[in-house]
Amino acid sequence: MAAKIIWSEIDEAPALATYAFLPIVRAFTKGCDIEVETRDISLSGRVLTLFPERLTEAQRVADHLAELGELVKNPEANVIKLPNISASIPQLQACIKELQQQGYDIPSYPEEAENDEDRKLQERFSKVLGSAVNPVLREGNSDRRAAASVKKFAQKNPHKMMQPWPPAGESKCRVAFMDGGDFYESEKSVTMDGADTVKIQFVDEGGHAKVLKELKLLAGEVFDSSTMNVRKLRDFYTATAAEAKEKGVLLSLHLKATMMKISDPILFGHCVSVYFKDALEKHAATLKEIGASPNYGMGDILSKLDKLPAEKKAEIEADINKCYESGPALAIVDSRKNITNLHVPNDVIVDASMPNVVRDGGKMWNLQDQLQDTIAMVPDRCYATMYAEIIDNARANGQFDPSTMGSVSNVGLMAQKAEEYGSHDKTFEAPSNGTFQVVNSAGQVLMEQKVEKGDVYRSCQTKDIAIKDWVRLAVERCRESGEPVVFWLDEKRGHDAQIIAKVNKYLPDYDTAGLEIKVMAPREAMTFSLERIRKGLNTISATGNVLRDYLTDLFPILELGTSARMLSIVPLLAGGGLFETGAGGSAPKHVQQFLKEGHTRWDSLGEYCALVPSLELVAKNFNNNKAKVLAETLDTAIGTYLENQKLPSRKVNELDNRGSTFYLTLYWAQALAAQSQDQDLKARFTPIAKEMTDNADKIDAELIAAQGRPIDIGGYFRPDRVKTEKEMRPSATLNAIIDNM
Ligand SMILES: NC(=O)C1=CN([C@@H]2O[C@H](COP(=O)(O)OP(=O)(O)OC[C@H]3O[C@@H](n4cnc5c(N)ncnc54)[C@H](OP(=O)(O)O)[C@@H]3O)[C@@H](O)[C@H]2O)C=CC1
Ligand SMILES: O=C(O)CCC(=O)C(=O)O
Ligand SMILES: [Mg+2]
Repeated sequence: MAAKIIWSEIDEAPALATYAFLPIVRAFTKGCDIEVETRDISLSGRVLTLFPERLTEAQRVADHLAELGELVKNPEANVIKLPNISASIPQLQACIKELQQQGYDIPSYPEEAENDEDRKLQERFSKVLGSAVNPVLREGNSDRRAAASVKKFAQKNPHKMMQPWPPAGESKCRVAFMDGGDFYESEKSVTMDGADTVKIQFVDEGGHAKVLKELKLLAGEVFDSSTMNVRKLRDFYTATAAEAKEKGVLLSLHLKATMMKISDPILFGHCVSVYFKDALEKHAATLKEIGASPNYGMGDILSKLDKLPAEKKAEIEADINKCYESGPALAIVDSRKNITNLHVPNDVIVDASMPNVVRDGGKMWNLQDQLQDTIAMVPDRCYATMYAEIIDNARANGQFDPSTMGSVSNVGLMAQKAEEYGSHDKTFEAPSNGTFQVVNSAGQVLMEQKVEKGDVYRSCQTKDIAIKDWVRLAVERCRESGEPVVFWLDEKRGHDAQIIAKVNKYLPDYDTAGLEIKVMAPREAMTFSLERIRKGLNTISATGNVLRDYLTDLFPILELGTSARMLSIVPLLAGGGLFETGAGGSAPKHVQQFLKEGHTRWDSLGEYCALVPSLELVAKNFNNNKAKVLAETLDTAIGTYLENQKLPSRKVNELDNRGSTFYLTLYWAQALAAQSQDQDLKARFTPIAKEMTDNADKIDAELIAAQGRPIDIGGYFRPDRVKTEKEMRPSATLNAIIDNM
């Protein structure tokens, strides 16, 4: 039986890169009993699956995400998962607009639900909002690290993006966080003795209870409840803004509005409404009329002003501008377009933005296009303190050195929508003052949270089987690497205290003799890891789902220049494998550059690296020796690719993604020709390697010649396949070799 590898079709830069690399993967695996199939999980594809009844037969798209969601629960799953857009509302609207222009009869997103029909539509769209793909596919925990060859390469060829930190103690950068009223302080957590159905209800001050959610919990499952007091949150924003103004530094806000799609847009909106308080309060009635909400960012408010008569618009704009003058300078995303940190909720995503603050010497960009010290607001203490620690460490000891620094790899607890990243359907904004309660089937109140109107309530679930597997994986990595493993858990946090008990319960199930295994609160774990990093020593972090996300961008960006170079393996609980490519996102800026000047700076190393364990899984599960040889030679090719420095350049008319992929292909063919484990493959690839080697200069030149002009691919969210393929495969010489294989 042929093995099947599923390659996910996604968005933006990695989607472009797929056009160049996938035909090569298909050609190389031909005749090896491996089928490579694609499934469309792009944002546009997911939007189209929502409205089959409004589309023609030819326009309809099958629900590939649902299909893959089932597949990952089966042992034969072998999925290569590239990063996709986790859409904010402005991104979703832009995607819908494009689809409408392309002739798809998709309804617009109703921002304000005025009737039941709107509410139904909103609910339908909510399936594709925010991080809607990863939680469905991640039926396993995560093992993210740099492959040994990649780390070695990074130390030998340190990336040049690190900016020095000012002399010890001189930087005014700091991480600001709340000192009370946050999720950290309020969190309560229970472990279920047995399976039960619980409900989350809200009881108002008059004693009226309303059930918001009913859930079936499993025995051993950890269930949490916590709240964010928005009055204290707003006080925190106000005080921190005043501090930034007084110190003359930038103010920045770091949240994860994509993955925390319900809570973080609200937290973001409060910041917008605090910063622009004078203008937004003065014009509250008008803004409400035109449907402008701070939760979508200042960009949305400004664009909605177009609905107003010119005079009114100008008046509100002038009042908004006064807020910039009286407030602290904001961190800027794009100075040419005056796009600040508060423009759209998904522009500054904490996992990618905070590492850049460390990398850039405690600074972010200001309106004058210069780097300037920033006060970085990460409101909730569950995760802020570890960022505070790395900032404090760099302020005191200077920048990290990628040529000598040790690594921090990660074993992340993420299976089955673990923790906060699965909490969207259990997150609520308090309708009035009152109490949220978690009540079991016997009517007993397990946990309760007193709240004020507008506070954000959140419950999280973590399944026992996921925790047990995570402990196993951490022990396994510890043994295989010989490096110490630190469980980043804080006994003072409700949830973490339950997890610590589980770690202590499950560790004795495994052979831990001679292994260094520690449990430390995030701040202390950071101190411990940084001390080792500066000595060139490696450490494994075993963390929950959020820290997994944060740390697997933070350390790779410092160590390797980008988290795209990470190996990201998800051994699925059912036995299959999900191989994520890199740990970063889909880099929208890269598409813009491609459209403007025909250069794609996306680095596909993550894709190359992910294909190795995917082929290894085929080899193991199907006893397929050819797959084993393909994996080994690809691994060798990646080594050569790094040694010869064939990574894409950031500048036009230099090697880009397409050229990089060509060189990887060349080295892979050469390695297949050079091996003698499989004579068929040797015979097949010897002439191919020769042809590619002989024509390498010509191919390289053809790929460079394709750059340096604007590109039209007929769409951003759903580009035209024929046009994109033509642009991403511009070398006739290379295409002839690949297509004849
Ligand atoms: N697994 C997933 O599905 C993930 C999806 N996302 C989604 O991706 C989008 C963008 O998120 P954002 O937080 O900006 O993160 P990105 O990781 O896309 O971007 C941060 C920066 O990292 C650099 N970078 C990332 N990947 C690569 C690569 N392969 N090659 C070269 N450089 C790279 C780029 O730097 P430079 O511009 O300097 O070249 C980029 O601007 C969002 O829609 C987000 O939801 C985000 C994280 C993971
Ligand atoms: O699903 C997402 O939106 C992002 C995922 C992510 O950032 C990660 O897993 O590192
Ligand atoms: Mg991430």
